[in-house]
Amino acid sequence: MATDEQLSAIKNSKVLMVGAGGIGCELLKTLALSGFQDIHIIDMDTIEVSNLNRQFLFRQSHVGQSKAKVARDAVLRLRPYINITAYHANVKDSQFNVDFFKEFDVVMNGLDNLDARRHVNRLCLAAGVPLVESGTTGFLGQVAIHVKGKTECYECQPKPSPKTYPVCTITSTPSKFVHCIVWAKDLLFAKLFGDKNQDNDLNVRSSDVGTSLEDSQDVFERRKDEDIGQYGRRIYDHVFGYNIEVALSNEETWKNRNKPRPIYSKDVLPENSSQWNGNVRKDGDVSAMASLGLKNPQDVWSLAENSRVFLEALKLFFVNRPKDIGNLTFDKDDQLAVEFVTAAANIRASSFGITSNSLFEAKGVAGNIVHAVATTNAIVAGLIVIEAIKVLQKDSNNYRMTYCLEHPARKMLLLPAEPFEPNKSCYVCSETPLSLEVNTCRSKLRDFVEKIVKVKLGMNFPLIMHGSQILYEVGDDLDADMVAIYSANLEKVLCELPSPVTSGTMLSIEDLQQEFSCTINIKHREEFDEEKEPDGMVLSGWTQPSAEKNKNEPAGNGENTSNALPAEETENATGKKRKLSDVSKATTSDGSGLAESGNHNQLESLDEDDDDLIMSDNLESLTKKKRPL
Ligand SMILES: Nc1ncnc2c1ncn2[C@@H]1O[C@H](COP(=O)(O)OP(=O)(O)OP(=O)(O)O)[C@@H](O)[C@H]1O
Ligand SMILES: [Zn+2]
Repeated sequence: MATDEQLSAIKNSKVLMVGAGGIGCELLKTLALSGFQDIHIIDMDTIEVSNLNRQFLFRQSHVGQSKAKVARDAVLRLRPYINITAYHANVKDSQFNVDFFKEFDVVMNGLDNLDARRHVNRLCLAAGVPLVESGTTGFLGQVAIHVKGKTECYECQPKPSPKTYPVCTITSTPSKFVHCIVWAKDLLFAKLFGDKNQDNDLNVRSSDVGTSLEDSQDVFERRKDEDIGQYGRRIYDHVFGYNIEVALSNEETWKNRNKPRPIYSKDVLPENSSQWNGNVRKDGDVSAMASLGLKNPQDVWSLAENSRVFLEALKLFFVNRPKDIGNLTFDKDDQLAVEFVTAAANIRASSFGITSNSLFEAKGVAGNIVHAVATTNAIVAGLIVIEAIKVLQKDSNNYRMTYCLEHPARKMLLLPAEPFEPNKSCYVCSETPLSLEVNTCRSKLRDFVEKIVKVKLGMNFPLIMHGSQILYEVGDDLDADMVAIYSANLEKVLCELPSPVTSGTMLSIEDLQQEFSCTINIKHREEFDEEKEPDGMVLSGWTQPSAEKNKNEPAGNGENTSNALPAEETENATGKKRKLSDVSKATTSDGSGLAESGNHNQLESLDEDDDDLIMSDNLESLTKKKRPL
């Protein structure tokens, strides 16, 4: 039971929740039932059929409608007299600036991606509003509290990168089903149906050995007047037959490995066997399974069935979805894409002697699906509200971050821990400079903006300054002359900018929307290892392991979970030190561990938007109380 004091704090508060998905639906209901009366929700998404099993505010009839608005309407039916304001929008939109955030007493995240979480973290820091952050993965969950100056911010601990695989494992020497899935979705699917201008490692290796470059460039294009059936078989024979033969010709590779078997369509399917009746599933999706009469997604298909699905799915894309071709990226909710990727991965698996899987299993691997557990979401939503109430009462001594465990630890399924103090070397909430090694005579400002400022630093509206000179700026209110100057600067190498950036230059970078700034110390370096340092520049300081540490990492085979964190120590709010590496060893973003810091170009196996839940195996250090906040 809430005390009168709590009730009055709750009643008079104005709160913002970001995300109206699995956690968000639970959270909105719990907030309303706990007495909150002024709730704002931001969610950019619309409702999908796959949300209905756990996002209980939504019904079949709501599919396609705004999550934020439908959630609001559903909860208003429970509590008609409260105020709920819904925004069907991206939290990164400029309307949600620092002034907007300042209106709230507390912000609560129920998001599913790092990018949006980092953005909200920065806005909360800039606005001085406490943030309650959350995440779940299956039975695991976590709620953390971030209060400027009092606790660590969301970015005080580097987050695990998605699991990556060396390119050569994916393109040449797969040994697990997941390698075949990554090949099928990130290379073959992307090559056939994605943006033609994107880099793609498919065929890089086969064109190295023997094929003329021209052949390898043209092979994936459908030729003029080429019958779709012939085209499908040509692609099939090229990737599962010819490419494997080319790979086999490099005998070194197979000295200590089982050789793959080339597979040609004529050996698996009699000529002219492909059928197409253009069947559409009940939900309206075009489907190769429906077309071929394959009903159960849990069946493991034979090689012939996989081959039929492969050819049929490819055909259906060209016949029924021609406009999508050239624009697609793999989406686990796209039935035809999942069918194509399952079939392609299974055929490749057969070739390499790897066990095939059902569409259901393959979809799980391809979409990094850790089946959501509604109960975990409900528990986490409850914990968010408990922390939010402490924030409203300024009860900082009792702030807790809480881990929801799969197995009891010391007979507890919920493990509360005192929040850690801000990390003094966090470039987001402290003013620690970063440093960047870069070839200042070769790298362009554009490379720096795209690879470092946007991707590594997560900025949306950057302003880059060298001393008092602005080198680059993004904004809606820039005049045409400035836009032209900045566009020209983007194409210049760093040392030829109007204010040259050379070794020893200190750049200051600011995001005007996030009201966040940091400084970067530039160090010129002549050469970079293309495989290990594909960006051609290395940012260090907080976000990456030092080069020294990297040297000692085991050579990557894609499987190790060596963690990519600096061996720094951080102190929690109780004064207890914990090693980042300890805390992060048990990190689960999807249950698959951390990125390999390895020695190869790497392909991501996970989508950008994976949950990044941090769990700790160092329970002692997290829970021991030494010094109160
Ligand atoms: N930048 C953003 N702005 C606003 N809402 C966001 C943003 N990023 C993510 N979200 C929302 O956060 C919610 C996260 O919910 P959840 O993790 O349950 O994912 P989901 O998309 O509903 O389900 P699933 O990914 O399992 O299909 C989603 O509704 C998503 O739209
Ligand atoms: Zn921080």
